[in-house]
Amino acid sequence: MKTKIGYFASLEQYKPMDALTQSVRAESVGFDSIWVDDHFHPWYHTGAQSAQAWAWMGATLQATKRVFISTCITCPIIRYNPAVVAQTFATLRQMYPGRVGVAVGAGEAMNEVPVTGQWPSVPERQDMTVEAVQVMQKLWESKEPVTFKGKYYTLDKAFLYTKPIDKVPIYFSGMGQKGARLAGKYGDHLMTVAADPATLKNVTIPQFEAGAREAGKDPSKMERAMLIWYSVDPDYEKAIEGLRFWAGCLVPAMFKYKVYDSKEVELHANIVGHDMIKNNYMVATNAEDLIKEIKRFKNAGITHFCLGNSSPNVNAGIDIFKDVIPAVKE
Ligand SMILES: C[C@H](OP(=O)(O)OC[C@@H](O)[C@@H](O)[C@@H](O)CN1c2cc(O)ccc2Cc2c1[nH]c(=O)[nH]c2=O)C(=O)N[C@@H](CCC(=O)N[C@@H](CCC(=O)O)C(=O)O)C(=O)O
Ligand SMILES: CCCCCC(=O)CC
Repeated sequence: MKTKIGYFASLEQYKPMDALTQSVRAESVGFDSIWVDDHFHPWYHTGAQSAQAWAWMGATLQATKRVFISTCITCPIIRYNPAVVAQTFATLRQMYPGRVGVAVGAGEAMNEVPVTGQWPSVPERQDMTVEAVQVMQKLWESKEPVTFKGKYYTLDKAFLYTKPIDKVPIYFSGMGQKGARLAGKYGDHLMTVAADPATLKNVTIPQFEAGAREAGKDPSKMERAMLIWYSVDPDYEKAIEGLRFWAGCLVPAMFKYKVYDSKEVELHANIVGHDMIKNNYMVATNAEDLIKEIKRFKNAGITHFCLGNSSPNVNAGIDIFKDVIPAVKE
């Protein structure tokens, strides 16, 4: 499978019009795809944004000509009703056939709790995600109104009048072992986040492949996409500090406990040390560093990269990929 290089245009970190401008630039540099976070509250407070991902996707699909665009990721189970998620992505895929995808996952407290007060356990949210995907697929595919009574969702003669022209690919997020297995079983492709390459190679991807085989699918035809942030600057220490915005994602407590106040996340993010940042994200002073890092994950089995640009000079962080993309696609 050919390696694809995607640009993660963060609506938590950048104003929506700036993220759109970055995406147009990324397309011209040669990126294959654009990915966008789907958040209500952001992973940092100071200077943060949090625009609505689907509204942004419509504008960015129109402003670009070629790139595939997907969320990374949408949680279709609590603040969103999965039927409305299906309607949204059917609309976009009819308008831009071949160019629209959706990634799904079991959610984060910061996006669900502030607007619903609800935060079920991980296993329940995973179960809800599986059912939500079934609801979405039924609505996309059915030529008749759909009546469905699931454990979590109900459809009563629901019919999508605006259908996608071609199939909307679902990237299913699996960060843990069970999540990865569900991704193989119920998704079209894997979405995950950066982890130790050995864990990706020996745990996450094998679980994903096992899930795919359980469902009778050929895993070699399914992408393994991964979100990772990078920062490039000639000054190495400055490049590390560029990633401070995303340091909260490195604090396990943010996932274990119901943390949904961005100011609280920022307090934790600000005490994460440089070692932890450089061990988990891609810190580079030049194109060669980035090429080496991407190859490390490519060797672990990742086929589609969603690269979040947190470089001090954002445009330089895009333009450097003129040199990186040809080298990592070899
Ligand atoms: C928590 C893990 O669950 P998993 O289903 O594998 O992954 C969850 C993620 O997919 C979501 O949180 C996802 O919504 C996060 N996310 C995101 C994910 C991604 O791959 C790329 C980009 C994004 C960006 C993004 C996200 N979410 C959004 O809403 N918006 C976004 O833009 C996990 O670890 N699962 C384990 C099981 C863990 C478990 O059950 N733990 C128990 C406790 C166990 C113990 O303490 O002993 C529990 O918490 O109850 C697994 O094996 O699946
Ligand atoms: C470990 C990182 C999980 C993804 C966090 C996120 O929501 C990024 C947009």
